[in-house]
Amino acid sequence: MAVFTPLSDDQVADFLERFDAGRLVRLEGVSGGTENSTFFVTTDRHALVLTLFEQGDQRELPFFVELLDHLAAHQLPVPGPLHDRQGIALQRLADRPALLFPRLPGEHPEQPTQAQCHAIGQTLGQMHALTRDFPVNRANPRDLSWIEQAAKRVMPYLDADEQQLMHEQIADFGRLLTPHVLPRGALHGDLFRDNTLFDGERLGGVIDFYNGCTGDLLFDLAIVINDWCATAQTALHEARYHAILDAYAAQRPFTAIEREVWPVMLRMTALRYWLSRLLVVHVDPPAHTLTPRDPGEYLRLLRQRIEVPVPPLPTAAR
Ligand SMILES: Nc1ncnc2c1ncn2[C@@H]1O[C@H](COP(=O)(O)OP(=O)(O)O)[C@@H](O)[C@H]1O
Ligand SMILES: N[C@@H](CCOP(=O)(O)O)C(=O)O
Repeated sequence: MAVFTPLSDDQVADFLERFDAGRLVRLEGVSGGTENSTFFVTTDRHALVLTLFEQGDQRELPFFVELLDHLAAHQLPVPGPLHDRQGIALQRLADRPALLFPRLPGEHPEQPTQAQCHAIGQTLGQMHALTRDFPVNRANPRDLSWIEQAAKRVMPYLDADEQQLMHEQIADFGRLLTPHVLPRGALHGDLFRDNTLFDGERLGGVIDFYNGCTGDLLFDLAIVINDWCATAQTALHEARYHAILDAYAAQRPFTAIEREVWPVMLRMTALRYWLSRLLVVHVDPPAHTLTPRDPGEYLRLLRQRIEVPVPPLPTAAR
């Protein structure tokens, strides 16, 4: 379940009065999601999603609102938040920050098709091309300094081989990535398949921007490749890999430095999820009962990335 704060029909009907969005017809708690309380809200005019923010720094919410407003204004498939009759998006409900969104169509893809991979590569490329000069900033909460700090917290739970692997990799990231300045902009920060909705082959939308931040564009792309292009045995699914990268490169061509550091970035983002999942399992278990995601999946993926070279980033659209 992902309703940590239940809401009554009356509460939501009153809340809707703030907007020009119609009258409440149906309220349902959404079972997906892990961090916030999510509800499907049907009115006599719209299908909407209501999110109550249960964790995180509330001062960061305006960044997400402005980023979503910016992307929606440029017709990217994202849920631009509804603004109330005074023009304000960020609300309070049940003593929590709240946002109301359009409900986008579709399902999360489990085995993405070539067309779905093309669509996500194209959309991420468009988003990155659009946000190179996005004026609002939020530091990447999962950057190398976070990795270094988080690694210290999980070391006691690792065996000797895993400890050595983590130390060596982090030293490599510092040595191979830190000297370079990569193209930066606004990132989604967690663009897994389950943060997208597809209506058949059509991308209904990208959701859950709450890891959104300012950082290296390549970091965002590497997260996508690691999640979207792994077979059940964590080998690289090459057809999906090329579909995503070709579509992305057509929107934002890669620099020479990005091409050079690409294998390192794939390893760094694999280690980032190995770490964040280890933290959830061993250090900071969440208050709720949802099953944590398996850190071992990203340990296996990291080992795969170390052992098997990936094809280079495309130089030009094929
Ligand atoms: N705008 C939206 N349109 C359609 N479904 C949505 C939308 N936003 C969220 N959802 C649904 O709610 C679920 C939980 O939302 P999400 O933002 O991922 O929650 P959490 O932040 O708790 O992980 C998603 O997996 C999706 O099924
Ligand atoms: N998609 C992630 C969960 C979100 O990452 P976090 O760093 O915010 O915990 C996963 O699959 O682990």
